[in-house]
Amino acid sequence: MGRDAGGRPLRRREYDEDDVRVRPGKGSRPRTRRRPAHEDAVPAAVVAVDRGRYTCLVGTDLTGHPAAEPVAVMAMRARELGRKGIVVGDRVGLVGDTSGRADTLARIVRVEPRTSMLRRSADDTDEVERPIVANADQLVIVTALADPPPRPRMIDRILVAAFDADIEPLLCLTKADLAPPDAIVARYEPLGVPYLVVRKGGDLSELRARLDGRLSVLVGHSGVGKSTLVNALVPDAGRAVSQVNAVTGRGRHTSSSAVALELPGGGWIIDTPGVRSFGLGHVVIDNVLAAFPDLAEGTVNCPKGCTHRGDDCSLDEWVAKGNAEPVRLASLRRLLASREGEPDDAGETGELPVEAGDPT
Ligand SMILES: Nc1nc2c(ncn2[C@@H]2O[C@H](COP(=O)(O)OP(=O)(O)OP(=O)(O)O)[C@@H](O)[C@H]2O)c(=O)[nH]1
Ligand SMILES: [Zn+2]
Repeated sequence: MGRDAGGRPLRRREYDEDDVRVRPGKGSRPRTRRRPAHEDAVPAAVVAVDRGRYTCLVGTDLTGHPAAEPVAVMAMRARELGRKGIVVGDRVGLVGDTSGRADTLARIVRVEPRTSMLRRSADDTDEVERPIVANADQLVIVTALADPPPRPRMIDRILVAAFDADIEPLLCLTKADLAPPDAIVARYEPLGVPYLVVRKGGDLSELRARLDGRLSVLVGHSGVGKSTLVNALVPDAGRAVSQVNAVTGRGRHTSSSAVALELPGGGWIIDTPGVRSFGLGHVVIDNVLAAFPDLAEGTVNCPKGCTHRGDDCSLDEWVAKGNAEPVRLASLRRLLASREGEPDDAGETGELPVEAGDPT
């Protein structure tokens, strides 16, 4: 568990372990003479990715408010980048034609060090991580209060991904006109997860304040009202996305790619239409546990190497004594079981038994 393709254990803040691998070479020439760095490379930020083509904005690093309208430039990766992945949010260096004129193509020759990397795996048993978004400093978990009902186990999962990526979570509860937020707030407020409640056509000033000046990535299941939110936050979101499409020249925007959009008041959001699941096979168990702070503390008396699933796990007693809610332990154990390859097919009712802590 929790090792990368090279067999090294994964750790937080190891954002660049997929860095350019230096080819062994034939030994004919000493590696003292380095390829000159592209000192003339133009700084840009990746705002969309579509089948090997990167839409980059010159004139912004996706923080703050750009002085002038950024220029969208289509780029491909330079061969010298090797296998290094480039994702939305990456800050890059461009060479070649960076005019942004139609039918021009620049080259990405450099990817700047990342401050964070949100990742997931295809499923929980897959340890190969897939980078989703770079450099985000906030992960907005968009959850409807009803229609569809909240899925706390999914929220727990995304909280693990946020912790592992070192990105601050924000629970954004939508459709407040349909159901009260009390149950879900009661579950996450004690954990210190920041949250806010919104509704269609309602006041978004609190959310705007939270997004101001930051690079936030929005995740959420289909139907939770994420598009409604994005359109309210970025009034010309549709136009911005179609501009990206115009640059790619590929007609349509693939729904699987994330897109970075600037907020009128400052700050950027990255919408992730394709992120429907959050495999956590790449996350080391300590980071899974750390995202369950109410339970992590209760593992100190566990036997060495405890899987936290067996009879000898001290978490049962921890919960029985009223230190944490049974639903939380159930959620953790389902997640751990899924990582061991057990099917997670029991579904999720969406019910939130707030007073579930009836310890026996
Ligand atoms: N009652 C109510 N309905 C809402 C609210 N926000 C969004 N909706 C509705 O919920 C439905 C889904 O909203 P979308 O914004 O398309 O949801 P989404 O999360 O983007 O879903 P996908 O487009 O499938 O990814 C639409 O019919 C919206 O009109 C809200 O606050 N209250
Ligand atoms: Zn244990």
